[in-house]
Amino acid sequence: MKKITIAIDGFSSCGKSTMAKDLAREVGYIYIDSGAMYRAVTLYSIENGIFDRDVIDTERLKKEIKDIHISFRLNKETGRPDTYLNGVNVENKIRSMEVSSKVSPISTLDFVREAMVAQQQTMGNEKGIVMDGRDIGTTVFPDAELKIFVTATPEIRAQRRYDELKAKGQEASFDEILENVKQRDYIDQNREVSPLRKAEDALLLDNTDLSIEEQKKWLFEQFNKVSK
Ligand SMILES: Nc1ncnc2c1ncn2[C@@H]1O[C@H](COP(=O)(O)OP(=O)(O)O)[C@@H](O)[C@H]1O
Ligand SMILES: Nc1ccn([C@@H]2O[C@H](COP(=O)(O)OP(=O)(O)O)[C@@H](O)[C@H]2O)c(=O)n1
Repeated sequence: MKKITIAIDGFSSCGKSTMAKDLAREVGYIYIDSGAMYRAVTLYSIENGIFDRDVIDTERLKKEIKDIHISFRLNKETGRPDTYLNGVNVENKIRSMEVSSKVSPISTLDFVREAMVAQQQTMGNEKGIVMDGRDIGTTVFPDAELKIFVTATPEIRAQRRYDELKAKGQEASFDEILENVKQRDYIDQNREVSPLRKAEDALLLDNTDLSIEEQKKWLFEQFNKVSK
């Protein structure tokens, strides 16, 4: 079977990484969570005083972006990749509400996107990769053989994220999560560089009424059609 490139884009918290990880594991592909990379840049900015409340010191971040090294290593316990920022495991920290509230403004910056896209393209240069994000089918891998664009209602997405945080024992407010989901969708769709949009040749999946199992089955069917 030939190796292909799979791009999964869409709105926040709709299940992109869940289905991307499952597919990658079953077919033996690399999985890359591109959102985790933007989250890691955001965490670096918070921890290194690049934010003054909500204002970003873009000149400093521009100088320091070359010192921000992001990598993924398999966590043997979960069987999934954890995100590392300059050698430190930040998988839990990057999922906090503080990072969620600051990541979309960081992701509008052209020099941040350039640096991330270059790394993502290097990761995918041998194909056999599933990457999820916002601009994978449009900018990172415009020639991907399989492109999926996922959506679901904001309320369902907020509920899924709320349940996830609660299950991890983290404090969470449904209203705050819903507001964050809507705000990020707005910023992601309206930024100048690589805004979130469906690539013309992407398949649309609205998973509002689909279970994890059902969407997994659907994705496998699409994979099998294309990778033959
Ligand atoms: N179809 C689904 N039905 C219910 N919950 C789902 C579904 N798909 C994903 N989830 C759950 O929703 C949460 C967000 O999914 P995730 O894959 O992290 O979304 P994304 O990568 O799009 O932000 C996770 O807790 C996941 O287990
Ligand atoms: N390819 C990507 C991936 C994420 N992002 C940004 O990073 C944020 C976090 O992405 P994510 O995939 O972790 O978001 P969730 O939907 O998982 O909450 C998004 O809201 C975007 O602002 C991006 O701009 N481009």
